[in-house]
Amino acid sequence: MATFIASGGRVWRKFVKTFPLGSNLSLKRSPTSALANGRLSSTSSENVLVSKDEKSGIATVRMNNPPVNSLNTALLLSLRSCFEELEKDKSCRALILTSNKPKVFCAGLDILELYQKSPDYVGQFWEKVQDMWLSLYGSRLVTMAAINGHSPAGGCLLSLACDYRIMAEGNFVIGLNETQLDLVAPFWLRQMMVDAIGYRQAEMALMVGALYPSNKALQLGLVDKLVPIEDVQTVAEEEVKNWLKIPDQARAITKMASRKPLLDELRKRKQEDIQTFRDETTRESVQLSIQQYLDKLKAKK
Ligand SMILES: CC/C=C\C/C=C\C/C=C\C=C\CC(=O)SCCNC(=O)CCNC(=O)[C@H](O)C(C)(C)COP(=O)(O)OP(=O)(O)OC[C@H]1O[C@@H](n2cnc3c(N)ncnc32)[C@H](O)[C@@H]1OP(=O)(O)O
Repeated sequence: MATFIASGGRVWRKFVKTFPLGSNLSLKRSPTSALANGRLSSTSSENVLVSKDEKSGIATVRMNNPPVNSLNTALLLSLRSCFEELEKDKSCRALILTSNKPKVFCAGLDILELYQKSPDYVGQFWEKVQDMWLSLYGSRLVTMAAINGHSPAGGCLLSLACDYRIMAEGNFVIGLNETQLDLVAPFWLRQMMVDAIGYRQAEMALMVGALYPSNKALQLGLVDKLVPIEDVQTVAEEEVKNWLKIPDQARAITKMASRKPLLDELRKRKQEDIQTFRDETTRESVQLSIQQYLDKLKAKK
């Protein structure tokens, strides 16, 4: 269903569309955004909320998968569908990725998707991670991560796939802590880390599964800007507008020129990557580590 809503001088396109596994993509107003002056409607089952300002062509994509936006199958499918819809939309020029729940941007992969599942299940799950990443990292749009909270592991993956990262100041962490779960970050994730912070720092960070507080992440270049949490969205919108002063075509071609080798490499090695993930994740010792990690998370309370 697609409707157009004119409000406050801007035209808002609103549609609710059902994606596989019952996840929804809806274009709607975001409650805190300066771009937002459309009508707000919401249902609790929607795991991705999207608002798009037709005039500027800036879309805000809010992950809405309580309690911590862990990337389960449904959220991965919704994110991918959403990125692909926006990619096809000729009037869309930029995408801001953020969390609908401040304080946690994304807790990474849903650990339960990796625990006590069949090799086929985890293989299919991993393919959804790959496909979501291919659509975000390979996007022609300006992509901005508005990291309004913790961003470990898969959260860091999402952030690294964007063109620019703005993070909330304070006691929030970001990084690739895979080794802490006895997992090994795949080559395309490791490469993004190297590209962001350089070989030596990435090598150390990946080996020890480091999670950095936001000020250290800024120092390393893992994020590009730190702002108070309440300003993350506004500053992201301002930053996007600066990027949009550059002609889209030249910017997008330049982006593709630098990202194509890694995109092509994963496309070529997709099945091998899935096989490795299946084998590694279902290994008994890894399952034990995942179980212990889950217990540790629960015991935190
Ligand atoms: C080819 C490659 C081959 C092999 C290699 C394989 C894999 C490597 C590639 C990629 C791997 C990616 C790995 C991941 O992304 S694994 C996920 C890692 N994530 C984390 O370590 C973060 C864990 N969570 C936290 O630290 C915290 O929850 C927080 C800081 C994000 C938020 O803290 P809060 O205090 O706000 O919330 P909590 O009380 O801790 O959590 C609430 C609730 O949610 C549950 N939960 C948290 N995170 C996850 C998660 N990632 N998955 C599932 N569930 C999660 C937590 O247990 C609580 O549940 P209950 O309320 O107790 O039921």
